[in-house]
Amino acid sequence: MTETTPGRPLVGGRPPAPPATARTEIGDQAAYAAAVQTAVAASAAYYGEGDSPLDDDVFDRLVRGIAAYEAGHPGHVLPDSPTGKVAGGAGIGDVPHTVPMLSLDNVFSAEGLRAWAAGLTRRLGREVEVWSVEPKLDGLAISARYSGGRLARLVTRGDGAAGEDVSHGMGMIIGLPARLAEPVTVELRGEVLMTRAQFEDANAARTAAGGAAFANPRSAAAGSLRAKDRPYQVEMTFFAYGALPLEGTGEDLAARLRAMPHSAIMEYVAALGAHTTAATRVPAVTATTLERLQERVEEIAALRAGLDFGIDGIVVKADAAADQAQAGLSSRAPRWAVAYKLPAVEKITRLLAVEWNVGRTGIIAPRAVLEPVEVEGSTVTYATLHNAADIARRGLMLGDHVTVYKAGDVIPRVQAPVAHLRTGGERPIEAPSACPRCGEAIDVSQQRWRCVRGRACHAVASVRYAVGRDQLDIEGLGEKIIDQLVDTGLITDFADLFALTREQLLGLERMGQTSTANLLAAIEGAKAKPLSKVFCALGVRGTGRSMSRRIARHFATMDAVRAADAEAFQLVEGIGPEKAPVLVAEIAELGPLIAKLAAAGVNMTEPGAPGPVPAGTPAGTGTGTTQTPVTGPKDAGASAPAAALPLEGMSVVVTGSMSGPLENLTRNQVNELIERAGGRASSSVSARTSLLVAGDKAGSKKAKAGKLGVETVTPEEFAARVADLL
Ligand SMILES: NC(=O)c1ccc[n+]([C@@H]2O[C@H](COP(=O)([O-])OP(=O)(O)OC[C@H]3O[C@@H](n4cnc5c(N)ncnc54)[C@H](O)[C@@H]3O)[C@@H](O)[C@H]2O)c1
Ligand SMILES: [Zn+2]
Repeated sequence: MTETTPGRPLVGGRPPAPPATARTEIGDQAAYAAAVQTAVAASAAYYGEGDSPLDDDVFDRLVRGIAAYEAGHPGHVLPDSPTGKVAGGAGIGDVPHTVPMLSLDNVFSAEGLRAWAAGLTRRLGREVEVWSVEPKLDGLAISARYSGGRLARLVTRGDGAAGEDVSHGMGMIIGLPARLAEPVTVELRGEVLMTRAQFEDANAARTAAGGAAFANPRSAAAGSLRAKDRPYQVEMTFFAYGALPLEGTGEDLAARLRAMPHSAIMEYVAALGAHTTAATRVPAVTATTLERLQERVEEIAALRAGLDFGIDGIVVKADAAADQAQAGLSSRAPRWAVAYKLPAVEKITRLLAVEWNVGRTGIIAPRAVLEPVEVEGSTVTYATLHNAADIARRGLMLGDHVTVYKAGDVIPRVQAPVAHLRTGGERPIEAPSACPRCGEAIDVSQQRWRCVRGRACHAVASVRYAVGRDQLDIEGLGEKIIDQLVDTGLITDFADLFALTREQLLGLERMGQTSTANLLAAIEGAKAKPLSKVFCALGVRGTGRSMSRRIARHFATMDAVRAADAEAFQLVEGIGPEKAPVLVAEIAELGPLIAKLAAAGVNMTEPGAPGPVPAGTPAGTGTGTTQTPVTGPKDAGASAPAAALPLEGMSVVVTGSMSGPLENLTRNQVNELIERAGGRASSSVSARTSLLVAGDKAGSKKAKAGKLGVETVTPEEFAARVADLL
């Protein structure tokens, strides 16, 4: 079978991955019959135990292929074809629904959405005045029947006409209260899903009990809800997306539910005490124009990667009850709603090997080597596996089929094995018994394993990092030279660089008089770097460029940094109770290196920083700190001069090319400038952004800032505001 891929662009600025219109090419009746059989079996597994062998992308391509073949051969459509049926005809159950529980038709682009809306307008003979736009939650549909305000019965969607009774699931589902706020008889409809944390917990409990892990949160929710007896507890989450009258519902309420717009029903449901998307980062909103509708679709798509639950699209509904009633239902889906599908973010591929790499701090981290697979437009070959315990918890084996997704849109992660695809040929993943780099012992006392030699194990990596552009920025100190310096024992850490002599450098390969002189000058120059850079060069785990700047600005001197305890660190923006003690321990461990740097004459202060608060001055420390929001700018109250800074407390985003006084600054330098001016540099525009600096060729960020009403200035205007700090 081959793939056809019509060149149809997807909106939202993402590369189509693959295009939602790609389909499996079916050549003849035999291939068609086989495809139908495969799709029906996959659907049965998907809606049953939640263990389909196909990922959604492959399944959807297959069904599109089946539909295309049927369109060309209308006389040969098989009765069990999945097309045109709820759950592909695979749903089961014997509890009849009050009103059918249907699928949703799909669109894949702005154009498709417009065409669908135009079709609905034609059918109604009038424009839809209000649309409701909400996330399409990726779990399974449930009907929750309440009698006199008490949860009485849970029923799955099944084949749309009747579903399975899963009332045994009551009590495991957050957001579906046992009692509503009013003693009403009503049916709530919504999605049961697992948040990422619930999924991790469920899989950990399952593998600990000797079971095989679930492949993804959706199948975990489906499988867990249907399982009647289980030796462990799992937790799921409910989000309502509808309410309707039941037999026994009071006349009054029934009439109201039939007359209220969808958005008002959702408010009522939330008031009754059930979860709705209103409490999430992607709440349902109403829109009165197609432009706003499309814009909201894109907003939700952009927030998707940061959500702690899965969504696979956006649902658009005509809001008014009259519109819904008049549009009616087809046998498979309502005509007044549509799903704007987003590209699949999860793929199935194979785990070929696990590599154990030593990082610059001596951490030994496993990395999955995968059979290359396309995820959201890029090919993924490696994925993060946090640590050995993580591998065990997920129950992964070499050769496993695994589900892979991108976290936060960038780092690919291995989620879970697809246990039912095991052939018996899978092998356990062996953890190393000695450091794979130096052969020394491994400290396994923490979750993240570490070579007992710590940073010294991979000195080359830590020195390379320390001399990088955003740290000490020592030009002329390339990888080959660092390798030689470490190999010959001339340096064991980057502080040793400052003790290097002319003769030592001349003795290295490819080092002449000039390059040696230049390198020595660069090393000398690095001594004057501000504390923020020197601190960053230490490579303290969890502190990159901007965190190092914040720490340097807050404490002003290395002595103050070294004297700080966990509580003191929490006064720095972005450092919470978990990170603070780790920093304290790391900095203590780095004590000898810091002392060596200081002895070499390296600068240990941050120019222009307000300076540490003198001992004995309360200045927001002590019990009062709990009132400071974790994300708020904490330096604000620490000292008087800080309050006078031009960007104090502001979140600033920079986009486009810089001009005027900022022309020659790198983006990192502009960000430093923002932070020196008391602001916080951020890379994306949101409602919390205070200022956008938009240069030439500014694109989507400027448009977004315009929509959100964020103040926007040119680089020149910005330079004028921070002129004193330039
Ligand atoms: N991998 C496989 O083998 C396999 C098999 C069958 C189906 N599938 C996947 O399932 C999808 C089709 O399944 P479907 O028919 O269950 O769902 P659908 O895509 O047709 O959408 C309908 C469902 O969306 C859900 N939903 C989520 N948020 C909603 C909201 N805000 N308002 C209303 N409904 C909301 C409801 O549960 C509803 O039943 C396809 O994308 C397909 O890839 C995969
Ligand atoms: Zn080692």
